[in-house]
Amino acid sequence: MRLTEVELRRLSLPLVRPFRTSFGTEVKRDVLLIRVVNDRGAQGWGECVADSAPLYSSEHVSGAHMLIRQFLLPRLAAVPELTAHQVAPTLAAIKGHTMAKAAAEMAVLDAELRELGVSLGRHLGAVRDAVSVGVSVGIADTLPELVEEVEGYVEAGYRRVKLKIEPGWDIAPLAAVRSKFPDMALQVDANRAYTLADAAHLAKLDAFDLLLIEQPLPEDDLRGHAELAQRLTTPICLDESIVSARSAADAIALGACSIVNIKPGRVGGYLEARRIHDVCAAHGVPVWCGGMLETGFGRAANTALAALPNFTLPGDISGSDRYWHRDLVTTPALAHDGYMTVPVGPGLGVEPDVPWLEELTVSTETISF
Ligand SMILES: O=C(O)CCC(=O)N[C@@H](C(=O)O)c1ccccc1
Repeated sequence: MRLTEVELRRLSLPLVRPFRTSFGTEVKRDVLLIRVVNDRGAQGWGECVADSAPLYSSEHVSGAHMLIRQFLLPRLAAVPELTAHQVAPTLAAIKGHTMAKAAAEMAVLDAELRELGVSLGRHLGAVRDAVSVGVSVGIADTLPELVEEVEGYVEAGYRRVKLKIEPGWDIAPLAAVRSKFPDMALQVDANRAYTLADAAHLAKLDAFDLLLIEQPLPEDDLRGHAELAQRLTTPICLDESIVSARSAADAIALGACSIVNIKPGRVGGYLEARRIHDVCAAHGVPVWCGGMLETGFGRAANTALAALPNFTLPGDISGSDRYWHRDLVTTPALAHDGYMTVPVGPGLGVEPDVPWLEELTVSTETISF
């Protein structure tokens, strides 16, 4: 395809409740959507998962917005017959900015697949019609509030809960939740809040029969994670450390992880996400789909990705209602009994809720080529 028009739209979405992690608290999402139109009139949607501040990674949404406009779009528009598989090679000269690149690739891939009449799940190699999903629970102000929030999700049918932890909020919340739900699938996410000096303390988490402990140490400390893996029985899962298929192979070879959280935005897109899935499968390392508080566009695409065979652990693809009063798509993804149905329509398989999109829009710009 040849790109003829690209719209960059910024929206402000209030969260149904504040979401606190070890690196900050979000009360609303500053969302960047990219919509591409090709020379045959087909359009595709991409969602940039970068936060409003560079706290999860070095990217932030305004930086991604500028980078897409100034550096990515001119390169993509110059390709006369662009395919989604050519996006990453075309943008390879631009260093980093995986979330910006992922949004651009997602929009081109959506347009391509809508034209072909092929769903994203089928294109990626989905083997399931529905995927097991869990819910991510932020750091709460008090233990009773945490337990009450978890109870709500268990009643809603979720069968896997992920608790955010940090130094000073780890053992007690786990004890409170585990005593209330002795048999529930439970895991924790530290978002890099600990160091190897905390190994003896982190070993206490082994008492809670967790599925995994996610990213306890800084993203560049593979050696530390490998050392920690020798001292814990709980499997180590990496998130922020895994930025490509090559980094996944390195982490596995070094013994830094035995499970991988795959987030398409973090790794540059759904095609690299599939490569990571394949590398992990080749090493017998299970994967699951992480979340970045996506809207219905990203949640639909993540559900398709999570239908690949080596996604054997529940992903952070909770229903849209976990985060949004009303979603940006007309068919918001809702979990039923802990499962999410894989979209079957062409491309992402979801359509924009245009009136609501317009109401939440802060700014929009259209670039023609
Ligand atoms: O369900 C979701 O979409 C969020 C899952 C989740 O906890 N994401 C965390 C993470 O570190 O994995 C996150 C939160 C905020 C911003 C970035 C990432």
